[in-house]
Amino acid sequence: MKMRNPPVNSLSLEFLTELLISLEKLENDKTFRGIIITSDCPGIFSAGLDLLEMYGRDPAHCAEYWKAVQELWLRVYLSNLVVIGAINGISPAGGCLLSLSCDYRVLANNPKYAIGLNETLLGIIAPFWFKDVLVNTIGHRAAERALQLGFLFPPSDALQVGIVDQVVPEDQVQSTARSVMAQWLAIPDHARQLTKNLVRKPTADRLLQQRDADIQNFVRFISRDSIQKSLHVYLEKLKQKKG
Ligand SMILES: CC/C=C\CC(=O)SCCNC(=O)CCNC(=O)[C@H](O)C(C)(C)COP(=O)(O)OP(=O)(O)OC[C@H]1O[C@@H](n2cnc3c(N)ncnc32)[C@H](O)[C@@H]1OP(=O)(O)O
Repeated sequence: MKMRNPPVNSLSLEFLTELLISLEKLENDKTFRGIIITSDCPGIFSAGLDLLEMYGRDPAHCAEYWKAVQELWLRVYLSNLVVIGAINGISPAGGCLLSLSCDYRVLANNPKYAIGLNETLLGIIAPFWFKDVLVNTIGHRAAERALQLGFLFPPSDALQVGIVDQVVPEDQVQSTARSVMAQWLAIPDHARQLTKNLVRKPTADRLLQQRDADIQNFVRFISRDSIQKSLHVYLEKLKQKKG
């Protein structure tokens, strides 16, 4: 599955909806056993959640948006398919969450392709389920530092901390992802799927048990004047960077 939402594969509501529909089709088609998620935008896996879906929007829109974000995470995280991330670009925040929700992550070895939950750098907070997935992946202490400092790990550091499973030369990302897929597909589906569920269900359940409250929290948080100001400043910084 090649994500294509130029220029930066931001996860807009429309794009999230497209991804959800595509994933559901693959999930329900019994001829598919696995997917490799990668990007069609050069140098960018995904710029994460679309800031314009959260900035200057009314509460109803923010609620609809957050519901779609939850939906995508649950769909990928609990997928019965083998999901491999072939990460061929930078993946901050929501892009990192998408990567972390895969069963295995292969990152292209390019110092620009940093990965991490950088929410604090935007003046916002990663929700508890983003945090849970990071803690599950790199451990409590490393997650504590990474989250507070908004670390975006370049490939060598990403491998060392365990936020990705493998770093390979850029031209080998897709072939490596395919080899890894073959290895995972050698396991009987039912055994692998039940095991995946066993490991991941408690984390997913924490959100499933309070989805509406999580949406309300998000809407309350994102609607605050101070948070809207932080988003404004960050968006301006992105614009200024262009000169
Ligand atoms: C509560 C939890 C909430 C949030 C979790 C999140 O996911 S928040 C989003 C976090 N994402 C980021 O911090 C990434 C921000 N973007 C960048 O750092 C750079 O854009 C990136 C991805 C490194 C690409 O750099 P490049 O120089 O190639 O492109 P440029 O910065 O000029 O961006 C092109 C246009 O895209 C807009 N844009 C970038 N990221 C986002 C985004 N996440 N949402 C919406 N729009 C985004 C950027 O403003 C540019 O717009 P333009 O109108 O052309 O000026």
